[in-house]
Amino acid sequence: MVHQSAEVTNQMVSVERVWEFGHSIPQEAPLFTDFNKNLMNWPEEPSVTVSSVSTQYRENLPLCLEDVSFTIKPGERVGVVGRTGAGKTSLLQVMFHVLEAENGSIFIGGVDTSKLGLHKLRTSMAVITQSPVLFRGCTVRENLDPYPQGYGELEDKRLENALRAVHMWETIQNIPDGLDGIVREGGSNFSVGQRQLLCLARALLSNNRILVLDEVTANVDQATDSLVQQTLRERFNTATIIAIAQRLDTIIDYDKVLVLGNGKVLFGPPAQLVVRDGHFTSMEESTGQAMASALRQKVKNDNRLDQGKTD
Ligand SMILES: Nc1ncnc2c1ncn2[C@@H]1O[C@H](COP(=O)(O)OP(=O)(O)OP(=O)(O)O)[C@@H](O)[C@H]1O
Repeated sequence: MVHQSAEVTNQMVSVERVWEFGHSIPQEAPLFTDFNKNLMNWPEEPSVTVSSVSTQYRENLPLCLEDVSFTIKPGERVGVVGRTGAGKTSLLQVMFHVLEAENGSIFIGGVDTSKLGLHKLRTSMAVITQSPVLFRGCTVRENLDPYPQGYGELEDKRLENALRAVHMWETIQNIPDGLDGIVREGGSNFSVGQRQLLCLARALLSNNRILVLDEVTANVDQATDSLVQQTLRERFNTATIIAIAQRLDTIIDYDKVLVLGNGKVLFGPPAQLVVRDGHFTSMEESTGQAMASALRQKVKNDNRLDQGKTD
C-alpha cells in the first residue's frame, strides 16, 4: 500500500504538468473565428499594410521590431534586407501571428489580421522558411500537395509541372519510386537547397496570392537561384512576393526594397536606396544612380566569387 501510494503521488506530478500545459500556458489566437465565414476568396487584392508595429520576444527583451510601417501594393515584389539580427524573420513571424504584435496592426487585403482565425490566415499565404519543412513518412507526392485537387494522371501532371518549374523533376525521377518515394525524417534524404525547392513547388501548387520567402535560395548555387527567380517572375506574376534576401542580385529588379535595421525600416524602390560601407543607410532620389551602380558592382563581384575567379 505504501509503495502504491508513493507511486500515485509521483504520477500526480505528471497529471499536474499536463493540466498546466492545458490551462496556464498562453495560447495562440483561435484557429477559426466567425469572421472567417465572410472571407471565402480573401485576399482578392493581395495588399499588405503594416502600421506602427512594435514587438519583442519576451517582456524583458529589447524590441525586435520598433514602430515598423510600410504598405505593399497588390502584385508588388518586395525584397527585405538587413544585417543579421535586424528583425527580418521576426517581421515574417508577426505577419503569420507566430509572434504577436504588441502595438500596431497588420492589414492584408484590407482585413485586420488580428480578427482572422489562424487557419485562414496561414493557409492564405504561402511561406518558405530558412529551415524548410518536409513531412517524414509521407511520400514526395503527399508532401507537395497534401490536399490533391484531382487524382491519377491529371494530378501527376500538375505535380510534374510544379517540379519542372523549380528544376527538381529530374532529381525526383532519380529517387526510388519517384513521386511515391518516401521522405525521411525532416527531409534528410534531400539537401537543404533541394528541400527549399520542393517547398517552392508546394507553394506553386497552393496558388496563393501572397508568397513569403525567407532566404529561399541561400542554399542553392547562383545558376539555380537565377532559374528560381525566373520561375517566380513567370509563375507568380500577379502574386505579392515578400522575399528576405542575402544576395542583392536576387532583389535588384524587385519593385521595392525594405531595409530593416535595429528594428526600424527604410522602404522604397531599389534605385532610391543608398549604400554606405556596404550597408543601406538612407533613401535619396538624387543618389539613386549611385545606388544602382553600387548594386551592379556588388552583383558583378558576387558573380566573380561564385565563378571562383579572384580578380
Ligand atoms: N526566439 C527568440 N527569442 C528571443 N529573441 C529572439 C528570438 N528570435 C530572434 N530573437 C532576437 O530578435 C532579433 C531579430 O531576430 P531575427 O531572427 O528577426 O533577425 P534576422 O534579421 O532574421 O536575422 P538573420 O539574417 O540572421 O536571419 C535579434 O536580436 C534576435 O536576437
